Amino acid sequence: MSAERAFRLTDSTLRDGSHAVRHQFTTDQVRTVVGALDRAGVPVIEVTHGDGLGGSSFNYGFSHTSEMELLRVAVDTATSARIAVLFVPGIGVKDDLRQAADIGAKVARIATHCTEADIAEQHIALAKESGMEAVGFLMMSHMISPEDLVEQAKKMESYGADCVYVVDSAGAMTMDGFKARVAAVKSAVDVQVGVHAHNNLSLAVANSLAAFGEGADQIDACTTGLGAGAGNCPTEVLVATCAKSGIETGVDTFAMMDAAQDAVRPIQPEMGVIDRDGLMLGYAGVYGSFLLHAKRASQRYGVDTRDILLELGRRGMVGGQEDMIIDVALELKREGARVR
Ligand SMILES: C[C@H](O)CC(=O)C(=O)O
Ligand SMILES: [Mn+2]
Repeated sequence: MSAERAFRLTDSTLRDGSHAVRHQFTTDQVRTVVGALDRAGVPVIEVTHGDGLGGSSFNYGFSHTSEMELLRVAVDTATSARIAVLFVPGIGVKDDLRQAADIGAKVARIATHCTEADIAEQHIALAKESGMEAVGFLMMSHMISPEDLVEQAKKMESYGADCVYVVDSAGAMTMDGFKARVAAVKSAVDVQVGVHAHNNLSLAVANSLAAFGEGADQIDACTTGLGAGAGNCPTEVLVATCAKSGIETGVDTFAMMDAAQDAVRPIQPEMGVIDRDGLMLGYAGVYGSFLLHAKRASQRYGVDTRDILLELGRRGMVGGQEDMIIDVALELKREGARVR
């Protein structure tokens, strides 16, 4: 790991963390969290419904407050941080991106399943036309080989992405798998490479640092780890670990600890523990945001959450297939048998 290199940190508490609070963030909470992160020197702060612009819906969960209103508060509060949005083609529409740019979002992260980069072409182009930095975000990257991921990353690069992300949505990758994907993408593209890690196997910080060692230029984290599943790479832990390792983040370690303790812990519904269901996400390779849906189906149909998650992993379910969680729970209930 080089002491001279630095990476750009994106804090996604107010987007990935939206899953953990069932999309109930308020304007006051956004003001408090953005203020604390901005004071700490976090360069990019993402604010959107957990499933991206337009995510507030029956399928993904309704937001407490419109994300455009939250975005406005974030832009008004930040003094130096740039505000980012997440956009999943099909969940959001082009007007959402335009509106976000008008409000003042500076970074658009266009997310697709790792085999579907081609659906991002027009949205990456629109983000650039609207004056935003465009980031390609390849979700569930554990599901394909490094070679196949490279093909998808190159597509995003060819559409104009300024950075391409390897995203461990299921927190399912061990260090070797994560490093192999980052190294392969890094050597194949001329744009920046970013990483987004979930902590279901307790490897998010280690994986992020390993990715940095392979050349990652941008790293995502969430304060206190607040995020889908068992949470994300915790920002304050990543920042402190980098400070000890001589890696430049530009973030003040003490101020970041304060942001975690004083701004985010008070709104955290549960501690980010890796309980049996969170662990099962990483073990079975299941999309982090499926956790709360699976828990609900478990309560409703009397089937162990782990059995539902294991079966979802076996079937290779991906984001957008949330409705299948109920089908799987019902099937398991009908079978009356465990699938382990
Ligand atoms: C829409 C997802 O929640 C994006 C994400 O954070 C991931 O895939 O992980
Ligand atoms: Mn995530």
